[in-house]
Amino acid sequence: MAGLAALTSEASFSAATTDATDASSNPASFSSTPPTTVSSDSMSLASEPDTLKHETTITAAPRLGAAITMLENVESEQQASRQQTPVGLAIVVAEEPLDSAPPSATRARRARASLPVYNLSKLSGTDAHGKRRAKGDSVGEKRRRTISGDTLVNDDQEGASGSADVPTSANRVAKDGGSKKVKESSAAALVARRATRLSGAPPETLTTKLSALGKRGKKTFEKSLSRMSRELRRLQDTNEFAHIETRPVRYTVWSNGKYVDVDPEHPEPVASPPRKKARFDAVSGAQDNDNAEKPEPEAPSAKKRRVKKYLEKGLYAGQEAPTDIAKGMTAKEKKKLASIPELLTPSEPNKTLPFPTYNGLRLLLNGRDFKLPYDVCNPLPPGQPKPAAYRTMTKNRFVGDAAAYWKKTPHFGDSSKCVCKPEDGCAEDCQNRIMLYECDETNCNVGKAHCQNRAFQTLQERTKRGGRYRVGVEVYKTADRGYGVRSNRCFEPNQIIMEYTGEIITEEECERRMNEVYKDNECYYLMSFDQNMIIDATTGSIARFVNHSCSPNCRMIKWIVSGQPRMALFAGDRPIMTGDELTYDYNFDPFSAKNVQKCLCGSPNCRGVLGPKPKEVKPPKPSKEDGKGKGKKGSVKGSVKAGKRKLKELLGGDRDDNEGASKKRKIKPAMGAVKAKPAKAKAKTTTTTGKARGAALKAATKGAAKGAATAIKRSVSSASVKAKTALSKKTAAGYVASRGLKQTKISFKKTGTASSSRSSSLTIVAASGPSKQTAKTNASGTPKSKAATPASSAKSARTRTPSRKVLEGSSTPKSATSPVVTGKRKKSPAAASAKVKSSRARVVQQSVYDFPN
Ligand SMILES: C[S@@+](CC[C@H](N)C(=O)[O-])C[C@H]1O[C@@H](n2cnc3c(N)ncnc32)[C@H](O)[C@@H]1O
Repeated sequence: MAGLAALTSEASFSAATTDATDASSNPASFSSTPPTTVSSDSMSLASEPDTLKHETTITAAPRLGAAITMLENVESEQQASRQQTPVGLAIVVAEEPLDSAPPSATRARRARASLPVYNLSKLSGTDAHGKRRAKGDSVGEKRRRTISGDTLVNDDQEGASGSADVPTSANRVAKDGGSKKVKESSAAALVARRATRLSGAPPETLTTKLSALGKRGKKTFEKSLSRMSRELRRLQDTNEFAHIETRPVRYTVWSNGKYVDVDPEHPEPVASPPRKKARFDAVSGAQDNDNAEKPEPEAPSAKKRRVKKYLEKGLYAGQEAPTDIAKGMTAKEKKKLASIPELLTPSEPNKTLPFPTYNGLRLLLNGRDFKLPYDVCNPLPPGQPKPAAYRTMTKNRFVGDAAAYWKKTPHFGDSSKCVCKPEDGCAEDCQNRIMLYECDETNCNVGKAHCQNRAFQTLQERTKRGGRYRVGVEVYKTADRGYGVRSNRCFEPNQIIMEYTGEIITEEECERRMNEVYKDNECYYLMSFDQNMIIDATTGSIARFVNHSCSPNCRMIKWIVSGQPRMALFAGDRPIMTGDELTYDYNFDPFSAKNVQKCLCGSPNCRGVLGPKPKEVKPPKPSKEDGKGKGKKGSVKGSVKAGKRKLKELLGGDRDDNEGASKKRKIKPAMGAVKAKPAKAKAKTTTTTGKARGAALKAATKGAAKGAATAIKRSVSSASVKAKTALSKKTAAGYVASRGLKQTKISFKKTGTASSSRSSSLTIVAASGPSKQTAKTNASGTPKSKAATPASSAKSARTRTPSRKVLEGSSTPKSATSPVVTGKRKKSPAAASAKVKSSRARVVQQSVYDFPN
């Protein structure tokens, strides 16, 4: 604008002076530097005769508006000849209706302000450097054009009409003499030429956008243009810059199972390029049949729909039915097959889905219920109510004298090796397993890779990383028994589930805690453990929440792991499915009917109370008259005698078993008289029969005598201790029932992983109170001693303090409850059973009386 003002004043000045042609008369020309101002530029332009003429005309023009028009025409012509022209200028010139433009000074100044100063590239000679290309767009061609409606049309179309012939906007302005016409023609050109989108709506061009702008908007636009980088300015008249799509639009449609390009102008799908092979065939064919007669091109036949193929027969289709279907069967199977004629003579062999190698027949004969595999994982929904926070402990911790106490026990540090072979894999015959010793590096003969007797290690590995499935159990709220534990996964029979951990304390400490610390507690989590010690799981693992059931699915068993006693919950003989509540038999033995708790396990054979199992009735012993028919038993008896002799030798002569054992153990003497039970202890010792003893003796002969001897010694000592403890109960005035090794027994029976039972001795004590049920449980793995029978318990309880209740029970593995023939048991089974029944009945009767509603 200032330039325009300068120009007009300059023109006036030129007009005023008569020597207007004299360049030297221009004050700006005094400077030796090239002129850079508009005025100087105007002066330089004025050096050309035509321009001068124009300027003279301008000067003479009566109206300023007319003068501006003229100037703009000149500018337009100059722009057409320049390579780099500020775009805004041309737009302003083209769009501004000159007729209607008021001849205001502002308007004129603005027009002048956008005047170019110099065409630097021309002056510097770089304009001849050739065309630039940007993304295939010929920039050079268009660089001369200004942005107007014309420049924003399709290149191709423009090219077709001849770019040279296309008039620039400036020219048109000059020719038409008015922007109105230019606008019209631009609009017409837009409608006529632009067909970029199928929508038909002409894209909004820069020109139309700008024309819609007000004064201020245009100013802003011009400003932003001036700020634009030079590179961008060079590209600004390209289609790409204006976002104009010049390539034809193609649509892709899903047709006949694949995407096909569709040309909007030719709606038929564009034929995809022929496949490589087809092309190759076509080429080779063409070469071969070069001279041959060209066949008529076949009309493209409609594509055939592929027909899906289905298997008509099973995986084992084609197998011939065996001529003799009973071939390979055992005699028993054959017999059974004979009894099912429909299986024997199948009417027609099933050829559609025959059983794999006809094994189905066997399945049919033997029969098997459908079972899901154990590893089917179906985690339970989260958000189970959890018990109030309590301190957990994943490892046992000896407290006080307990550690020293344990170290005194004979099995501490016992590291005799098993005699298994790798192919045996420490299975059920493994000495360690039989004695409930876990194998480790020190006592295993086969090594970790083959050993199967490492339950606690497996458990540790499984639960190390955490996670619901790996841990496999969760505490949940039962409907009527407080909290309980249920499985979060499936467990195989006899698989280890979780460890019962807590603080291992002595009896004295237990008593102190009950009197001082837990006296107001509703539930105590105390389990009789080993060597008169107790696991207090008040701080411990969640195994403490496992409830009692008269038909339990688990067992609580104590093992010696790396020389330490550890208690764990194992699955029973049946698999455990996800969501099953885990239970074991507390086997409470109530010392007082008042203390009996009602059992809510809900099993069909529920005993009604958290009381002890009824004593199992042993099968009658074969009488001596039946001696002829002794068979195996006779030989077993003989071997027992031989074993006993051997044992005595190993133990060191003719010394009394119990005496020797008790001396060796050096355990804390149980309270009360111990004398009365040697007979029973001996009887227990005689249970070390059959296979295990054989194994022990075998081991002895093989050089592993130490381990076997230890095992047998332990059984003897435990039996003696049991006797002692049983007796001690009678005299114990307190509430702690018999504990410790009372329940420890070794039953050398081949019954799988839990064949032997160093079963737990459980003591769960509930504080007594006016309204609270309290209970103390002692679970043991062996048949009760006389003192532990319900009847005797009830009897003895009468002498006890009424404020405490003591229950004794056992979580004995099934095998552990196998009959132990004692010298005392001479009653007939019926009589024995009657006695058990009557004693139970008494307990139940009394306890019903005591149950709160
Ligand atoms: C070691 S706790 C078991 C966890 C307990 N349910 C809890 O919420 O903390 C033993 C106590 O649970 C209850 N209990 C366990 N099994 C039971 C059963 N079958 N019937 C009734 N009560 C049972 C008894 O109150 C028992 O004294």
